[in-house]
Amino acid sequence: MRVNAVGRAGTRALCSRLGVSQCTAPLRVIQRRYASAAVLRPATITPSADPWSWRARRHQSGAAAAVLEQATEDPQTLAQETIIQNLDPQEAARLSKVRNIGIAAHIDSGKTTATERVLFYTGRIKSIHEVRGKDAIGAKMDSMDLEREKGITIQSAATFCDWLKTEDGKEQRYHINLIDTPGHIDFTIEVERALRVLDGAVMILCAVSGVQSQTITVDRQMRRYNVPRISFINKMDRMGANPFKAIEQINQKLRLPAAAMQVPIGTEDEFRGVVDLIRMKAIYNEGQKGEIIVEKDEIPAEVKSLAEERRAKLIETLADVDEDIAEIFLDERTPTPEQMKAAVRRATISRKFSPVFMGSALADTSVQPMLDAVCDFLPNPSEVENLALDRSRSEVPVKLVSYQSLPFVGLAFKLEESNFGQLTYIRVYQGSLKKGMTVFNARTDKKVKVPRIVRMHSNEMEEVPEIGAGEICAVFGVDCASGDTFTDGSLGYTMTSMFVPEPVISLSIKPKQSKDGANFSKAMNRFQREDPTFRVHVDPESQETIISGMGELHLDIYVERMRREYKVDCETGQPQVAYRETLTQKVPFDHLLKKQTGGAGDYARVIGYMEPTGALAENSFESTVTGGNIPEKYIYACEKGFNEACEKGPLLGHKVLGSSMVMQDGAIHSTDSSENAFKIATMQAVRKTFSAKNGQVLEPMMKTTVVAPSEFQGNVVGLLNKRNAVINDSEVGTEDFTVWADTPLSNMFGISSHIRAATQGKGEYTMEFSHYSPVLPQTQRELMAKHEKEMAEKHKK
Ligand SMILES: Nc1nc2c(ncn2[C@@H]2O[C@H](COP(=O)(O)OP(=O)(O)OP(=O)(O)O)[C@@H](O)[C@H]2O)c(=O)[nH]1
Repeated sequence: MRVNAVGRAGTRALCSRLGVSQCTAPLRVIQRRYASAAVLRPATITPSADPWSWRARRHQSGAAAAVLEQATEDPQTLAQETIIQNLDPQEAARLSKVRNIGIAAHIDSGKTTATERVLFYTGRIKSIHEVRGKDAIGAKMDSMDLEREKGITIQSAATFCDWLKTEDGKEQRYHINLIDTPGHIDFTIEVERALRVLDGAVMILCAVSGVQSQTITVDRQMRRYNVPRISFINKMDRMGANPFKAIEQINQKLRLPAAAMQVPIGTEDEFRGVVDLIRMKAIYNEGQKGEIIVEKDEIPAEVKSLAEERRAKLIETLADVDEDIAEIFLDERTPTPEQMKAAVRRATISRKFSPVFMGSALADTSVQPMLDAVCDFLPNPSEVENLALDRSRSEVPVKLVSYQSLPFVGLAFKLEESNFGQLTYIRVYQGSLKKGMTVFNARTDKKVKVPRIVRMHSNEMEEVPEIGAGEICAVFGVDCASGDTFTDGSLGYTMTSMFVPEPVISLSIKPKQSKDGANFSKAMNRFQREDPTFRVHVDPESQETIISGMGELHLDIYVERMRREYKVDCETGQPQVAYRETLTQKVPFDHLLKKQTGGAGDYARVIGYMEPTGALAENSFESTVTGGNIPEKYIYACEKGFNEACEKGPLLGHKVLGSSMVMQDGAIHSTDSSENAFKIATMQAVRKTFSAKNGQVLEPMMKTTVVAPSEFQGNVVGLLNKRNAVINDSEVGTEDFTVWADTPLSNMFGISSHIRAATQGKGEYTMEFSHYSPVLPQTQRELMAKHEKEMAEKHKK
């Protein structure tokens, strides 16, 4: 029996077969209780597809599961486990009140606006300033001028605050480290690195738009780093707000069990509070900025039945994901508020469920209950499993424990250049970091003294002498790269870094005035160090500086920052697509390099074959040469030649993907053979093998989503068709329509202004790398002819 195919009717049938008296229980609950494994397997939740699947898989899943299993059996981990179980009560109490959280969502859902309220209600800022507000000051977390002008977040910003929460009549102080992340896909690395080090997240959704394209990306990122989340449906004051549709979409589109923890009191501009479904109390905001929370036992008559219905739905959803509630449910009892709260916490931390809260950040309504939920339902640092690899014991995985007296282990997850030098953001996983302490970089094995430790509050900082286990801080004067692990030197631990997507777009750039050369290089170095998705290289043939990144906006922002922050005006070339090259079939080669120019000559013969690896992944080189026909040192030279040739492919000079070379035989000359000769011979063999017949140019396909008012549907679809888009799906809502398409990146340059023009500025689009796809034969011929012409011109010069 397929669980997913069976609905309520199936539940009823199953109940009668099992002899369960009343069929109110969800199917999975009954199955879990009565199942014989073969027939009644609970439904599994499949994560959404990942566009960088091969990379992500290597980074995660199977490997992670194996690592976890190994770690569980490791003696050192077992010792650490004992520490967790016998955690010093004081230390346990400290940790139980720490939350490291991120706010992530689709563009413009209100992350920064909500964070501004969080900072205000926790007393971190004295007044509220809006994103694109009339006072022209801008929100605290958007500290960069460009962010304030454009009204978008470009860099994630960290802050911290203390939230006083009333528990059993007593005030409890929670310390929250919070990172506000950008919504635009071009700055996705900021979300990636924040989620790598955070223990929990608030996923914000717009009450009108629900799950949007970037929500799906953020969902994938949260799954990649196993981050538990609560959901917050913002913009409840907007016309057409429908939180229950958004909840349905979390369940359906993200395949994440979710249920409302609140129902709204009043709709759209009448929205004035929420009913807490666990305690069945009405919560209102009063005061000029909603700073006073008023709780009432009386639930307004017009929402009473909705509240009861949604409470029942919450219990039913919890019964699906939590054993204790399932038992209570089957016994036809009603769980107590305490039992419900405990179940929501368990299910959220184990990532089986996301509790959904709602409010309006802009209208200062119902943000505080979301803060309470962060403390109630997201894990503290000791409840999150973090692993390191012990290099001193063949990379055995060990669990890290957020325990102050253990040796220090931290991960540098973000670098930023400041007026006082390089600022490195560190998540302390174990032990503590003290000012003046010497730490070891696991990658470089160098030790470095930590002269200053600060806690960041957007662009301001507060100096501290020490930072405890499980917290986030920034340090000055520590030279390192993003993703480096630091220890106190007594442990050989290293941690896995975050996932860095490959850039898809590049353009040539140079300063307009040659006197700006020094500042130009300085800026390039800085941006590259700070942002692993921004790459810079000099083309060896044209000597042009080429910058690559995640999209047009990404590169535009850096060109603009160069002008503002370094006073360098730049000239840029046309954006270029980062094509890839691959082989279509197995091709044998037998190539001889023989040059006699007087004196020592060059001689190398290489024999073997090249073939596609089957996946558009990394290239591979293998040697099966026997009998010393090519000596070992020349084989290394061949491998080097192969790798170099793959860096600059034979067809267009773009990287080669998914190709393997097997060297089977060869020949040497007693005096004329050299490492260089074998390297060059191999490079020539690659070039020969990649003839137009055997080589295939690949182009990046972009997953594109356009949302616009329904009256512009024809315009948008026409525009996409003109750009050779493959339309995968579309949905017409009450006011807006959404279209999902795969589009070749080469046809999408300048699309933002065209979409604006086609929708009177009301349409919005997102574009994200999806996969590589072969270009049409005619396009390949044109691209190769253009490349040949450019090469010929360069050589003439
Ligand atoms: N009506 C309404 N508008 C809101 C609400 N919250 C935010 N906004 C508006 O939505 C726009 C985007 O808000 P931001 O806070 O910048 O959104 P964001 O998610 O941080 O944006 P990015 O980081 O650039 O993706 C601004 O114009 C806000 O004033 C809300 O609760 N109701």
